[in-house]
Amino acid sequence: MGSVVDAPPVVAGQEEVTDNMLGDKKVTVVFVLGGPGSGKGTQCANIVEHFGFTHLSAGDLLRAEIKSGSENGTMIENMIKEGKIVPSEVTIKLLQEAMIKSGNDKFLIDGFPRNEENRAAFENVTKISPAFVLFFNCSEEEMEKRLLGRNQGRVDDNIETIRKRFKVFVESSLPVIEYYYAKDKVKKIDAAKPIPEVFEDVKAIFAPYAPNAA
Ligand SMILES: Nc1ncnc2c1ncn2[C@@H]1O[C@H](COP(=O)(O)OP(=O)(O)OP(=O)(O)O)[C@@H](O)[C@H]1O
Ligand SMILES: Nc1ccn([C@@H]2O[C@H](COP(=O)(O)O)[C@@H](O)[C@H]2O)c(=O)n1
Repeated sequence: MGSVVDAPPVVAGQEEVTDNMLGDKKVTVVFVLGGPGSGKGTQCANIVEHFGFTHLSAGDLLRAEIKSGSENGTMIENMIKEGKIVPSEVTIKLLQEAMIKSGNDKFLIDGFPRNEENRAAFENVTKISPAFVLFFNCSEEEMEKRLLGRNQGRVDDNIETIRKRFKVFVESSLPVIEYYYAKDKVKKIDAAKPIPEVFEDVKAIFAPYAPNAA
């Protein structure tokens, strides 16, 4: 099997839906991965609206942890400024708490797992494996343009940190996507297209989760 980056995007397909337990509840987890600025958050908002998933962005949870004045705040802030990956136990605890608090049974986990440590620790701690991985594939040139135009005041949306984040994505996150690709769990999306066109492809993948789907 070749590299996931060279493989054609999936437009629609049959998902293997894996049922996993969160407490006494069976849950469905989709990992949403892709380079910084590939459009993960944008498309997750659309999926939430149409398919009733709860969107949990690991980056958003970490940024909220900084704001809350937690004892890990300074460490997290420094890691984000450098584009580095925060230790898994911190991020997994935040994800688990948010999953339980939501009361939902369908989750989009966005920007996680970012490296092999994230992946193995999540599966070991939660015993949850993803139904599939939604992979937003986009060129660095396009992602850089989007991040520099995002204007949300993020400390990591500057050219120096963006380059570091791209390096971390290629060196640490792509191998995680390759891991799931080898298990036939990756749904690859051409994320370079305009937002509505990307969502058409996303919708086809989520069709089995539509409110009226059999
Ligand atoms: N398909 C698209 N075409 C053009 N612009 C897009 C597209 N998708 C998202 N954008 C814009 O690009 C920027 C980054 O998008 P978004 O925040 O969804 O990316 P992300 O993958 O979640 O990024 P990060 O990993 O850094 O959080 C936003 O300003 C968004 O409006
Ligand atoms: N699993 C993760 C996810 C994110 N981070 C840190 O947050 C930064 C921003 O993440 P976004 O998904 O919002 O782009 C990222 O660069 C990391 O520093 C993390 O450590 N672990």
